Amino acid sequence: MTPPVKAAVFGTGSWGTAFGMVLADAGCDVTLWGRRPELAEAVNSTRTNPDYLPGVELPARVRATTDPAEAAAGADFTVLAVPSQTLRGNLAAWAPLLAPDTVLVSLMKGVELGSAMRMSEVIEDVTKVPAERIAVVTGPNLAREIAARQPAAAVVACTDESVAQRLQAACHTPYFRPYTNTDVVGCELGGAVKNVIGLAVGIADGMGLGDNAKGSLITRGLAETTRLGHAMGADPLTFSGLAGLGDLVATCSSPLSRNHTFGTNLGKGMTLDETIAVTKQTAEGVKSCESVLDLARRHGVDMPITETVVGIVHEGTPPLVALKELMGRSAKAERR
Ligand SMILES: NC(=O)C1=CN([C@@H]2O[C@H](COP(=O)(O)OP(=O)(O)OC[C@H]3O[C@@H](n4cnc5c(N)ncnc54)[C@H](O)[C@@H]3O)[C@@H](O)[C@H]2O)C=CC1
Ligand SMILES: O=C(CO)COP(=O)(O)O
Repeated sequence: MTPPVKAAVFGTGSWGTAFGMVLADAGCDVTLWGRRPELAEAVNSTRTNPDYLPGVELPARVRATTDPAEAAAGADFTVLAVPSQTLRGNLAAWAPLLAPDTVLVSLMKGVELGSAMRMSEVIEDVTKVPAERIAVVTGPNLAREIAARQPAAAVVACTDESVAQRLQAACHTPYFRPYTNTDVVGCELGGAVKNVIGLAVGIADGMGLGDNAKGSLITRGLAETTRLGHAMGADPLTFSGLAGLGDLVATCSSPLSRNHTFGTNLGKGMTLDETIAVTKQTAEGVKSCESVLDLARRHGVDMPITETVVGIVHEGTPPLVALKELMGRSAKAERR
């Protein structure tokens, strides 16, 4: 009998824990790594993660540790689920502990500030593991819904399709349906930019704008994401798939989305500091809007919605002023 696939999940927040459940339900033995001993202890003794997924019973195959070496040992898949801006520092400490042929899997939807690197690029840069052993899981996967075992589809992307297929098998359950894709650039960009568009839609909702505004922001947001992706060598069709449109629709419609909620609070008139104070979890778009705009400028791509979000979040532009500027841009043909 072949032994169960072993997975380490670094990050015991909402998505790390929920994806750990998916892996366990698919038959993997899962070790979660977390910083805080009391949380690891709670996972092991109560089979719950009271801080991030209260009330959800974790499968018996999920356990937790604060020892990164223990988590990493012998892992077929090493899953990374910490906030994007903390990845480089954390991974530098974990890199020497990684199992020799492990596949590194990013669950993160951000772009690094300063370097403008996607998370798979940061992983390659820090660990020197080749791109063919680095995969990404993305798509419309709100952690709370997955933890309730509500149905969702997802994308597992890797430049080596056979690696994507192995990961697909390791996380396929009756409620979680992963599709493979080899367009890692497109899949990662879709996940990171949808957070920025989610902020924009949240701001619009908070301002009391209607569903026409929402539909317009989602569609034009997807257009600017696709423009950036095309300039960076992604397949434009990726953006009409789960990593693009799928995730955008889920994020922009759901009160469970932290980015959407963050934007809504800003749109209602809360200051950035007030909004940060009431946000308990990672809203990647808040920082990544700046690195996405950085990427856009490096590639000479116009991203007006992203620019508007940066203006509101980081430059103190009042939402009403930003709206007027966005609507007042010069007239264009839709596809240019
Ligand atoms: N929650 C969701 O529905 C989904 C989240 N994601 C992505 O997954 C990534 C992780 O997000 P969540 O788990 O939702 O965030 P979270 O805020 O629920 O949890 C973050 C985890 O990282 C830990 N952490 C925070 N700062 C750290 C540091 N400096 N070093 C080490 N650990 C640190 C926290 O203690 C916590 O365990 C993000 O990139 C997010 O965009 C992707 C899909 C769905
Ligand atoms: O990525 C997500 C859903 O796919 C989660 O979105 P938030 O990070 O905005 O909560």
